[in-house]
Amino acid sequence: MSAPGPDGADLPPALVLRGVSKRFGAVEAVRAVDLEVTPGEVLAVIGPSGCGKSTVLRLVAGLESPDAGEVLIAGATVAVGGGRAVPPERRRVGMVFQDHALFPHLTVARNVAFGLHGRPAAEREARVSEVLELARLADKGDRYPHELSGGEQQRVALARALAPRPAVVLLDEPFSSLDESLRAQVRAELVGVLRASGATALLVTHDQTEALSVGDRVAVLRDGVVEQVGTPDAVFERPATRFVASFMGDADFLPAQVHHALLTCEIGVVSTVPGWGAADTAVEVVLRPHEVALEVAPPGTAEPAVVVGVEYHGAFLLHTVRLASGRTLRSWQPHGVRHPVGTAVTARVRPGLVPTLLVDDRAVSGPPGAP
Ligand SMILES: Nc1ncnc2c1ncn2[C@@H]1O[C@H](COP(=O)(O)OP(=O)(O)OP(=O)(O)O)[C@@H](O)[C@H]1O
Repeated sequence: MSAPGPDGADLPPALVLRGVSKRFGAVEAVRAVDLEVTPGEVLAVIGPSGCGKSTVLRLVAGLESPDAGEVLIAGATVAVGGGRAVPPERRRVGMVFQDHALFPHLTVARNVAFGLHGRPAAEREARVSEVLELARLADKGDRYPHELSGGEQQRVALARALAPRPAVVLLDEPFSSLDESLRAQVRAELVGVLRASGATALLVTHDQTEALSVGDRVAVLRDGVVEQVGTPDAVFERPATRFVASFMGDADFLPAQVHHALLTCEIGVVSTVPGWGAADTAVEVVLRPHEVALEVAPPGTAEPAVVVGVEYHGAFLLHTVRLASGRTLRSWQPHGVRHPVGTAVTARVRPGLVPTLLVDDRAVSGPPGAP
């Protein structure tokens, strides 16, 4: 896939990984990974600890070499499995780490100028001013890193990475060292700078909210394998696998039945499923807490669900209910709606849901075996 360039010419993808694998002894850290990032795009790479996120980033940076496959940056091959590799400093990548990795004895301006050595002094100075302006640090050029807040230090690190106009900026858990109360604000500021620069970025994170809110697309990794790549809506609303469904947000799974194009489960009719024809199939339906409605059960309701837990989250309350089968489901209720533990309720799927259906842990859009 190419993107239209400024003059109408097609630009090559900023980054391509094709069939990339990397093994450390007995551990296959990355297995046959295919990824493509278009110019100006931010791709968030997410997965549980040890799934290979940092290895993907290090393979792009040139800090590791692939055993198989190839890596291309802005159309140029920079690494081929078992073969030649372009060294990191010649790859046109910029890096931002969680600990900033700024030089403590250099001013902000000299930190930013660091990646520009070899360029004429006037050009270097002009570029440093430009990126400091972009990072809203124009008045901080003479300060030392320890004289800045954590968020400002992170923006210096980004400014330094952007200064040489890299083809791709690699961000490795850039917010994980910040405490929770600061993180959202620092993230918004940093992403603002990144967007304003028009840079292409690969963001490694283990935080689902971060991946969904920052990425133009999200790549979900598990055990070194890409389980799904898609827009934030796609990975959240149309997960390709049970793993993606449960990793990218809260999800409960109920056995369900398709019969005459109608999907039913223990809490009743979920939806129609056009395209299933007369198929009669056992599936599992993925239900997220915002998709489940609760009402106090009318007296005499046979086998009502029972509230077994209520968590206060400020704007919303997360209710957990136990169904007659013993399975549990979660439901977000708005602020002010609290069904105390022990309340008999009826659970329903909110109308309009286009459910994700799983067969053997993979999403299906029609009866198994259909073309
Ligand atoms: N240099 C290395 N030597 C041996 N094993 C390694 C090396 N680097 C990574 N691994 C292993 O490869 C796998 C993937 O590691 P990686 O650091 O890429 O995961 P990650 O998803 O970034 O994890 P985390 O979120 O915990 O940082 C892990 O099992 C890890 O132990």
